[in-house]
Amino acid sequence: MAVADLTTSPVTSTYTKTSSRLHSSQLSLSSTRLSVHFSRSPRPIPRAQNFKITCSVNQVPAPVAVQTEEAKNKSECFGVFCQTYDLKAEEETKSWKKLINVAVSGAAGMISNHLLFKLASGEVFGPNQPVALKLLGSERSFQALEGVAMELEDSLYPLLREVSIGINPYEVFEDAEWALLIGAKPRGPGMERAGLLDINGQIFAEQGKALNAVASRNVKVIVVGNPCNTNALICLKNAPNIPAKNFHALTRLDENRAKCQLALKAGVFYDKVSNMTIWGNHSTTQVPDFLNARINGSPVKEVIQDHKWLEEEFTEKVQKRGGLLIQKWGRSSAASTAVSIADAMKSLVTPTPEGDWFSTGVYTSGNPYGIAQDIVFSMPCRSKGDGDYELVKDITFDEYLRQRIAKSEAELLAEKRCVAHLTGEGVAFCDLPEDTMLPGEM
Ligand SMILES: NC(=O)C1=CN([C@@H]2O[C@H](COP(=O)(O)OP(=O)(O)OC[C@H]3O[C@@H](n4cnc5c(N)ncnc54)[C@H](OP(=O)(O)O)[C@@H]3O)[C@@H](O)[C@H]2O)C=CC1
Ligand SMILES: O=C([O-])CC(=O)C(=O)O
Repeated sequence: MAVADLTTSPVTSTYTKTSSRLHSSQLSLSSTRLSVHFSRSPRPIPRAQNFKITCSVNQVPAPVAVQTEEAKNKSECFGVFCQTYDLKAEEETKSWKKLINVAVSGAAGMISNHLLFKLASGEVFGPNQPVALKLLGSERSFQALEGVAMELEDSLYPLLREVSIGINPYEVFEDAEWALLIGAKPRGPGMERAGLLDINGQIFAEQGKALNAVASRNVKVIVVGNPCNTNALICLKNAPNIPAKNFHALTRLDENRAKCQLALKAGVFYDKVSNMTIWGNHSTTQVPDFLNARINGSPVKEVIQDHKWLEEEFTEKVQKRGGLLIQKWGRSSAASTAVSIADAMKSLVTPTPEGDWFSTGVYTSGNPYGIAQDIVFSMPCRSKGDGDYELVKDITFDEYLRQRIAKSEAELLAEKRCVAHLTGEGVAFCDLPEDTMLPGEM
C-alpha cells in the first residue's frame, strides 16, 4: 500500500522494495473501513502495527504481529498514513507546496512529544505546507514511538500527510530536508561530563554519517541533545557532503529565557525585548548579551539601570534556568524547549524583522567577532527566510562581554579536544574546566 498521496507531492520510494509483504497489505485493506483509493501503484503495508490499528477500528481480530529483525530495522509508514487517498477533489491542496520531509530523533522523548504536534499543525511551516514526519527511535523506545504515531493519527492534522517510524538512521533520514536531533542519553548520577561527551558524541557521529549518506544535500540540522554545541560539531564533521553552515545547536531556549527575565525586570511584556544574543555554549558559561539587546528599541542598559543586577543576577538566572526548572518539575524543560525549536525553525524560514536578530549555535569559520574557528558557537544571526542565515555585523563589545565570551570559547575548545576521536582529528585529550555544566545541572 502506498503512503498518503498528495496531488502536489511526489510519493517517497521507501517501500517499493518490500513487495514480498504485499499479502499483508491486502489483509489490512480488507479489515479497514476507511475508503481507500489508489491513485498510484499500491505499495505494501510492511509493518505489524498497521494491523493493530486498523483492526481495532473495526473490531476485527488482529492477526498475530510477528516483528522480525528486518522489519524493525526498516523505517515504515504508520497506520492511517500508509493509506492513499484520492485528493483530486480537495480544492485546498492546489495551493499546497511540495511535501517537506522532517526527521526527528528521540521522537519518543519528552521534547518531541510537544514538538511533533506543532510541526504537524502547520505552526512552523505555515498553512500551505504539507509535512512528512520521519521518526527515529530505538529498540528500547519502539513501542513508545508507536504510541506517539497513534496520537498523531488521532489528531487528524490536515497537513500531516506521512508518518514513518524506524530505528535505523540510514532509513529514517532518507531525503530529510530538516533533521531535528533530540535523542541523547541524559547525564546520570556520577557520570563525568567527558563520559557524556563520549556516549552522546558516538550517537551524533553515527547520525552525521547517516545524514551524509541519505539526507537531502541541503538538509538543515538542529542539534538539541546535550551537550548540543559539541554534538553539532561532531555531527557536521561526520557529514562532509553537507555544508557545515547547515548545522545548528539549539540556544533559542536560552534566548527566550533571557528575554523573559529582562521583560520581568523592566516591567514590560516580553515582546518588547529584541536583539537578544546568546553567545557561546549551551551550558552555564553561556553569555546572555545585555549590551546589544534592546527593550522597546532602547539599549537595555538605559532601561534597566541596575547594572549590577544585569552582570550578576540576570546572567546567572539565564545560565541556570534549566537547573532550577529541573528542581521544581523533577525533569528538564520539554514544552518550552519544543517551543524554542519551533521558534528556531521559524526564524530560518521567515525573514527576520528589520533591525532584529536571533541566536543560534553555528559553525564559527569566517565569523567576524574573532571567535576561534572550527567550533559551534551561539552567535547573532539574520535570515531572509530561505533556510539560510548571515551573521550580524554591527555588534558592540566591551571588556565584560569579551571576557565572558572567552570563557565559553575556552570551554568549547576543551570539549572539542575531548571528542577528537569522533571528529577525525586524532586522539582525544580531556581537560574540561572544573565548573563545566549543562544548564540543567546545578
Ligand atoms: N539544547 C537545549 O536547549 C535543550 C536540550 N535538552 C536536551 O535534549 C535531550 C532530550 O531531552 P528530552 O526529550 O527531555 O529527553 P527524554 O529522556 O524524554 O528523551 C530522550 C530520548 O533520547 C534517546 N536516547 C538516545 N540514546 C539514549 C541513551 N543512551 N539512553 C537513554 N536515552 C537515549 C531516547 O530515545 P531512543 O531510545 O528512542 O533513542 C529518549 O527517548 C537531552 O539531551 C536534553 O539534555 C533539553 C532541554 C533543552
Ligand atoms: O541540561 C538539560 O538537560 C536541560 C537543558 O539543557 C536546559 O534546560 O537548558
